Amino acid sequence: MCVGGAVVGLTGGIATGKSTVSKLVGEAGIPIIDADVLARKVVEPGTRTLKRIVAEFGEDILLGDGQLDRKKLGGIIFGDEGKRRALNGIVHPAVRWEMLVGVVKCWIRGHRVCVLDVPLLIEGGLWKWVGKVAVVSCPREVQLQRLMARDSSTEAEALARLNSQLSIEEKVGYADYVVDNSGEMAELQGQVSRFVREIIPPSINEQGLDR
Ligand SMILES: CC(C)(COP(=O)(O)OP(=O)(O)OC[C@H]1O[C@@H](n2cnc3c(N)ncnc32)[C@H](O)[C@@H]1O)[C@@H](O)C(=O)NCCC(=O)NCCS
Ligand SMILES: Nc1ncnc2c1ncn2[C@@H]1O[C@H](COP(=O)(O)OP(=O)(O)OP(=O)(O)O)[C@@H](O)[C@H]1O
Repeated sequence: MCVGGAVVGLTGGIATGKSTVSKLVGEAGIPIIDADVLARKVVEPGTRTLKRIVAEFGEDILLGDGQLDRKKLGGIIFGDEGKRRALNGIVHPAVRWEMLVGVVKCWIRGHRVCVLDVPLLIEGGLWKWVGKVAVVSCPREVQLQRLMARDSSTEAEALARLNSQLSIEEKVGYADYVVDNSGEMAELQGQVSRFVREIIPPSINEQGLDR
């Protein structure tokens, strides 16, 4: 999947603001491939991935309508590394395949830059396959507060998720760009505008985003 600097991997800790950043990047005309969206698609009823999850975690992991009970599965895997690894081993190959398909589609449509929004870009090793790595960062306390507010979760639930990932400091160590999301939304907009200018190759910048 490595195609020079034109595939940018966007990551960060949970609730640091990756989706918020990728929405703004998308509004600037850059295609976004969102691993969280793909991770939902590959477990839809009838998929091979969902069948493998049921084989691993039991029929009880399904809701009455056959959908994955995401809340229950989250309760099982965040806080149990062995179970989380087992789930990752089932879901991640399917997500990686979908991301590759997404990149090829972008290229076929004539785009020469795209952003992969992948929460576990570093943990899963995908950072080696993208041209550049961008990390959205904010202090841990801000991250925790945003996570609890967004998901209406308790501090214990939020900490279990947060501790399932590498720290932001470690992720920043892999970054070609850091998007600082410690401040207000208005400040983030400025950060994202700079980021977009940096990731658009000069030859494309002169002609507009599409070839
Ligand atoms: C456990 C599941 C069902 C919980 O679903 P839920 O709707 O509550 O959360 P959602 O999928 O929206 O994820 C929210 C955030 O949790 C974090 N997260 C999700 N899965 C993992 C994981 N395996 N390890 C660490 N963090 C994770 C990410 O930061 C993600 O952005 C779901 O997260 C899942 O299927 N995870 C395994 C797939 C995965 O790794 N997805 C992340 C991108 S590939
Ligand atoms: N600068 C900001 N100021 C205030 N709230 C913010 C800011 N940036 C993001 N948020 C809020 O913080 C929460 C987390 O942001 P977001 O969902 O974009 O994070 P994420 O990194 O994509 O999370 P996940 O890893 O779960 O996908 C959201 O409710 C979002 O609206």
